[in-house]
Amino acid sequence: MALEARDVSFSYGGAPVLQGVSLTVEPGRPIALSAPSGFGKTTLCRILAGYLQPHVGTVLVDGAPLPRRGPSPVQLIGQHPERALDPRLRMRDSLAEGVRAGKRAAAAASGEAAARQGEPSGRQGEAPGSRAENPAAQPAQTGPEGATQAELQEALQEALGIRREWLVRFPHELSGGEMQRFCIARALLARPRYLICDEISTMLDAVTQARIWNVVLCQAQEQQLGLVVVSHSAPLLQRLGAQVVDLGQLAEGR
Ligand SMILES: Nc1ncnc2c1ncn2[C@@H]1O[C@H](COP(=O)(O)OP(=O)(O)OP(=O)(O)O)[C@@H](O)[C@H]1O
Repeated sequence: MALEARDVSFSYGGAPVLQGVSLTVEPGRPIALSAPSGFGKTTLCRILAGYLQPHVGTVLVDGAPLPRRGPSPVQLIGQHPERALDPRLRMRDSLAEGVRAGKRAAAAASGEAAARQGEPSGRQGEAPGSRAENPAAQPAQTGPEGATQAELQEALQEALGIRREWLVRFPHELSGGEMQRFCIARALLARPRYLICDEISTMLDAVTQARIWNVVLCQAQEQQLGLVVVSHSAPLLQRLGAQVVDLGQLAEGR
């Protein structure tokens, strides 16, 4: 089980930003990407999450390419929540995207497990409403630690301090820190296997930073997520027990 970048190179059109970068992320072994500004940390995060395609090299999730469709097992939380949220959606609808993705991810996981055991997959022939007709085929409703999507959403809202009145607002009616809490909740509701946190707390005050990192770390541990963190906070990286990977040294030719 690993998220791997193999010999990845990338350029935005000019000089290469990444050259020959290889990296392996394993569940339970957090990695912190370190490099000076402009060395390609965000670019690598976006490649690992499938938002950008490497010009050379591959990204593999548990041995297979990232799925082109459906919920991604790699969720990226970035430093600009306003770019990650659809301005036309109320916040409750943005969260619902995560809830739906998580249900589909759990359904796919249960299908894989059933296939490994030689059982018919609960996903076969699945159509809207089919789960209601066949409650036995409902593993999609729960995650690895057994919480339903509704329970997880409630727990995340509580832990992240998401107020009920925010749910009916649009992104532009929230502060950056408030929006970021929704991005974190949405990513975790999608039941990823790997979580990439790219400077997610830079715009937050110290109390809120501590709060959201408690949530992220607790979920990462409970769900045995592989974690990649970009942060300039030495205390945070120490708390994570993260292996610090120097992107400057990983990249050839720097
Ligand atoms: N969309 C883009 N088009 C062209 N160049 C880009 C684009 N995005 C980033 N770059 C350039 O790619 C390089 C790497 O950017 P990236 O954001 O990955 O660096 P970073 O290490 O995350 O920086 P920082 O620590 O400042 O966030 C920079 O030189 C940047 O100017």
